[in-house]
This record gives sequence, C-alpha cells and structure tokens, in this order.
Amino acid sequence: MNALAATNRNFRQAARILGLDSKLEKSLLIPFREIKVECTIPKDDGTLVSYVGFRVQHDNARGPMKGGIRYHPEVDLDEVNALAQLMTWKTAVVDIPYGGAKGGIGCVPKELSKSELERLTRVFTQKIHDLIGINTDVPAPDMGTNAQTMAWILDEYSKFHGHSLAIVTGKPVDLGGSLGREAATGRGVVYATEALLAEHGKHIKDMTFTIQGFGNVGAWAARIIHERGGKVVAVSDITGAVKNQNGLDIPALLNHKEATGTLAGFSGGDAMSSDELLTHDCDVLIPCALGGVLNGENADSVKAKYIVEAANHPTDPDADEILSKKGAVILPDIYANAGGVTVSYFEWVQNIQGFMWDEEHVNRELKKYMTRAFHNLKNMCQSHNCNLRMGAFTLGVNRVARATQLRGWEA
Ligand SMILES: NC(=O)C1=CN([C@@H]2O[C@H](COP(=O)(O)OP(=O)(O)OC[C@H]3O[C@@H](n4cnc5c(N)ncnc54)[C@H](OP(=O)(O)O)[C@@H]3O)[C@@H](O)[C@H]2O)C=CC1
Ligand SMILES: O=C(O)CCC(=O)C(=O)O
Repeated sequence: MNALAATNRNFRQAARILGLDSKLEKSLLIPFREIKVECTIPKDDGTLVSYVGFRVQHDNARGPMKGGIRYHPEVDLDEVNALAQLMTWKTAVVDIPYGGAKGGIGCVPKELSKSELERLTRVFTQKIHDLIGINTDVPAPDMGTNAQTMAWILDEYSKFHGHSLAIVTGKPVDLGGSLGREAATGRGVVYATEALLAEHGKHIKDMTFTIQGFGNVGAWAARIIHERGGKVVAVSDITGAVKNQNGLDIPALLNHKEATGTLAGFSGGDAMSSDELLTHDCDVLIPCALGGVLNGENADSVKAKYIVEAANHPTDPDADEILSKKGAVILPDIYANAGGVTVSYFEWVQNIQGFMWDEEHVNRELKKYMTRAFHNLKNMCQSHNCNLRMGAFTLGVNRVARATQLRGWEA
C-alpha cells in the first residue's frame, strides 16, 4: 500500500470514529489544489535537463497551507499528496493556525552542483510563485532541502511580489529565519519522546536509542538525546550504519559526518547494514529518513518497544498491525515530528511582527505546544478507546472538520 492509500485509510478510520458525515469526509479528503510543473535548467556543462516539480495544497480551513519541499528521486504526485494531507492533520494536532501542503521535485540533490540546485529552485519558484503566498501557502525545508534552498525561494519570490520574509520558513537566521528552527524537528521529537516515556514511568537517560537517518532531524535528535544522557547505540545514513552498544560518542560522530560527509569509517563503532539497523536491539527506534521503512517484511523482527516517527509515514499499515500485536508503542508522525512546523509557525509570526524571539523563548514555547498536544491526543485515545495514531488522527481531523463546518463549507 503506498503512502497515499495508507494515509487515506487512516483518515477514513478517524472519520468513522468521529462519525463524520460522508459528504464532509469526502470534501476533507480531496486536495484543494494539485500543481505539477516542468522545471528545465541548464546544467553546468550547458546541456538542458528537465525535472518535474509538485506542490499539493491539501486544506486551508484552519489557515494558510503549510509544508515542506522535498528534493528526492522518489518524489511523485501520490507521495506529495499523502505528505500534504499529513500536514493538514499535523498542524491541527499541535493547534497552530495553518492548513496543510507539501511540495517536491523528483531529483537526486547530491548529484547536482550548488549552482544547479539554485537554478532548479529558482525555476520551480517562478512556476509556482502566483499560487503560494504569506497568507495562502508557506513552504519550508524537508528531505534534501535546507535553509539555503529557502533563501533562494525567498529571493526569487520577492522579485515578483516585493520583499517577502514570511513567504518561507526554515530560512537562514541571517535572512529572517528563527533561532531554534534548524534544531526544532529533532528537539520536538525529543520533547515528544519525553512525554511518551513519562507516561510509562521512564526517562531518556535510562534508555537505548537507534536512529535511522543522520540529516537535519536525525542528527539533532541524536545530539539532544545524547545531551540528556540517553544512549544512542546505532545510527545510519544512506551509506550504511554504525553501532556501539556502550553508546556512540555523538559529538565525535557529528564531527566525522561533517568532515567526511558520511558515517562510514567512524572509528568509535562497528559498521552494520542499513537494514539491520531497524531491527537492532534497543528500547526506542527513531526513523528519521524515508517513508515505508517499517513494513510487513521487517516489522516482526523489530525489537524496540517504542517507535517514535520522526520521519513522515515511516510505518506502513502492515507494520502498524504487526507492531501493535507485539505490544510496541508507536508515537505517530503527525504528532512526533510536529516540532518543525511549530517553530516554522513561530518564524512566520516573528516575520509578520518584525520582532525576533530569543532561542530560549522559542524552545520554551515549542515544549509547551508539544506537551499540550500530547495530553490532547492522549485524551482522544481515552475517549475513543484507540491507539496513539488514531488518537492523533481523530484530534487533527476533528479540528479541521469543525473549522470547515464553522465556515459553512459543508457540501
Ligand atoms: N526537516 C524538517 O523540519 C522535517 C522533516 N521531517 C521528516 O523527517 C525525515 C528526514 O528529514 P530531514 O532530516 O529534513 O532530511 P535530510 O535530507 O536532512 O536527511 C535525511 C537523512 O536520511 C538519510 N537517508 C536517506 N536515505 C536513507 C536510507 N535508505 N537509509 C538510511 N538513511 C537514509 C540521509 O543520508 P545521507 O546523510 O547520507 O544523505 C540523511 O542522513 C523526512 O521523512 C522528513 O519528511 C518531518 C518534519 C519536519
Ligand atoms: O516547517 C514546515 O512548515 C513544514 C515541515 C514539514 O514539511 C513537515 O512537518 O513534514
């Protein structure tokens, strides 16, 4: 089952639990707008190459649509649709005044030079600039994109619409970005993990962690867990994995990755295959890379008791079922990784106010939003007798449904 079919299925189950009217259910499922554009750029050697870019705007009942832009070879319309829909429920789960959107370009960013990436980003922005906006749709980084990508979008968009700081979030701090946004998704994952573990009478410092992906989200999550005394026993990137049952020296690993661009060759641990990482012995598994990595083939071998979904849609429905039968506890993506979009909201607010918050204030507010959302989602689990994923879906879907009804948008 692909990401869109799985997301639709979770939404329909939540709609049933909430007893939503079938017309409202249908209208919440259909995306507001799907954009598909051709982006042709000259490569550095002068040859022309074309890429396909997408932006799916899923729902705007609760506010401007919000979501990242992904550069990855597997990006297609279905995947972007699923991710856009997840953004709608995610912004509602943490109760920030946004709808959901997502974008992407099917490309291999590591095979493009910096100037090719800049041209591609600028052409994509030229193709979508009149369909995004500070009060309509605000992009941000996702896999394969970063603060520099957002700076190019801001600059290109501003050529058409005048200086527009709030058109993207996750920008460089020197160009109106928020302090704390770069770390926010990983930090939010840690706050979410703390809230979950506290429910079970446990603490990060007594637990072992395995982390798939060592990019923005994975590296920040690892760093903060390590700072809090948690033992990170294995991590992976696209080249493979490294393990150490006594706990990896995360600052040394960050330096190694920064210096060499890879985890391979790190002397403070033993190499392991990426596939083995997911079934490695640990208390908490945190997928921070691609979707669908936990599936019917490997779920039964997963040893972690807690799975914290820092990636979007890392667990397919087969794995969901197998893991819950085994007694694993899954903290779902639309809550667990919502720290990024929450601090994106703080960035947008700061840009609109023309006033910058200090980092302590950002982190304090982030903790407040993540902790409150956890309690709200637990309440949904109790009142509907459902697991954490359905607790999060019912919480998010219910808020969007209410906003839709209040606006009088019901069919
Ligand atoms: N950035 C954000 O604010 C948010 C991101 N997310 C989600 O978190 C996930 C990660 O995003 P982000 O950290 O931004 O992305 P990045 O591009 O910064 O990092 C992705 C990481 O995944 C690794 N990776 C890619 N393929 C594999 C693989 N097959 N096996 C193991 N590792 C792999 C990459 O390896 P290498 O380093 O070798 O390239 C890299 O370390 C995505 O699902 C994204 O949607 C969710 C909310 C917000
Ligand atoms: O920060 C944002 O606006 C969106 C981040 C994102 O794409 C996500 O949460 O999946």
